Amino acid sequence: MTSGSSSHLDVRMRGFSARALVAQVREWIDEESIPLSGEEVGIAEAHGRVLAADVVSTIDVPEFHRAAMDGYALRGAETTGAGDYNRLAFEIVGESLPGRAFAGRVQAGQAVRIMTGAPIPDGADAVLPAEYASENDNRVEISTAVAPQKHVAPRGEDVKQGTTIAAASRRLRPQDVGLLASVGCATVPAIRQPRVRILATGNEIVQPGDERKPHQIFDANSHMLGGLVARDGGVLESCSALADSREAIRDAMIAPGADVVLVTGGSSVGAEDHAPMVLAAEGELAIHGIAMRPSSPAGMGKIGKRLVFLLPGNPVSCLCAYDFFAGRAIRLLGGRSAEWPYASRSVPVGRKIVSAVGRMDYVRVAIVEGCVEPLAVGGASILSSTTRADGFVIIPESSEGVAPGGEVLFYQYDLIS
Ligand SMILES: Nc1nc2c(c(=O)[nH]1)N[C@H]1C(S)=C(S)[C@@H](COP(=O)(O)OP(=O)(O)OC[C@H]3O[C@@H](n4cnc5c(N)ncnc54)[C@H](O)[C@@H]3O)O[C@H]1N2
Ligand code: MOO
Repeated sequence: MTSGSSSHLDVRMRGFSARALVAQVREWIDEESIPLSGEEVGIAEAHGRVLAADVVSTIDVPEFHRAAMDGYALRGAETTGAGDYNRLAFEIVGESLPGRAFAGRVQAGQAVRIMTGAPIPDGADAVLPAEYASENDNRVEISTAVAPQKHVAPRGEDVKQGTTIAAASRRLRPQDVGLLASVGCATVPAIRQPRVRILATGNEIVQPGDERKPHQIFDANSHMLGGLVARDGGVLESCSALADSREAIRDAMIAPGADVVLVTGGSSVGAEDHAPMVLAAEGELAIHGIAMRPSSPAGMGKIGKRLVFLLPGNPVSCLCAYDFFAGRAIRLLGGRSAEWPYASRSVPVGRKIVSAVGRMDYVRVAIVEGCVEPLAVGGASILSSTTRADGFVIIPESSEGVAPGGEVLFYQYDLIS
């Protein structure tokens, strides 16, 4: 690991003397990626957000005893002995509907027609379901007994005032949002989503739809990164393509407004690879060069509180470096789990996976007849290897690879959704 801005850090046209281990890099990220501050967000925008504080209910839900069945509210004790051969009659004195309560009080021998969700009138303590009643001329005859409290949902049955209904750090599911709404939250305290700036560098890069000069290529990386950032809960602050110019990269790296800057291209040791030196000069280049394949020239550091990730230009390398490092930071800043959002499972290896000791390998694989088959280990410029693959496996630094029959942890690219 490196820090500062002195010239011994300039790896251009020299190469990396030492590469950091993936675990060390992740330690740095975990230390630097403190969840952002909280903000109030409207309940309509709350789904998927991470709570910045506990939410305590200020009300009971329901706030009144309510009917759990359509039928007749009455006094349960008065129904004792009712049956098919002993029908008991009650006088109907009114109606209680959801949102429109019966104003009076149910006296002995009386009943109130009531619908599910309507308030139980004063004086009544049970609901006789409509199936056991027949109504005629403001009288109802019942053919079963109901004990007091039967089919009555008591006040506070769902939520009691003063209980914590969702704790800080919880990522809100749709049903959480429903529960928060049910206690009247118009806004919820959520951790701010990291604002992410994408800078695609390279004189050769043009946008799809734009005209190309000879030997120019379309920008794949920033469009791929846009999707990854959204997946991890970041908000795209801006996305620009920049020439291989030290000044342009510097200006875009330091302009205010972003929590995270992702630079693609120019991360390595070529003469035009300015981003690492700019980062070292403007802040701290904490890591440059990682013992992994692909993504070995990846780097990262910070300018003030802003985290800057240098993602190699080769698209597979860019994807891998994002997933290993930048995505982790974005998830942590937004209060999410550091872990990958990919489903994983243990799968036997069908065809040998070869790896080198001392370096972590990110292997794109297909699942063939229930076994993992490697599609590509190298070939970081072959983005189509990641679209043909079902997912990837990681071969750790300590391993020379995995023989057929060995088990590996398979990470599936497709998210379950
Ligand atoms: N002498 C050395 N040369 C290289 C090393 C090394 O250690 N010593 N590392 C190699 C590895 S590994 C990689 S990965 C690349 C990374 O280089 P850069 O991050 O500097 O990326 P560029 O040179 O700018 O681009 C590499 C490749 O990717 C294409 N590219 C760039 N941006 C995009 C984009 N937005 N969309 C699609 N494709 C993109 C670019 O045209 C190049 O073909 O360095 C090796 N060299
Ligand atoms: O890191 Mo590079 O991506 O191996 O080609």
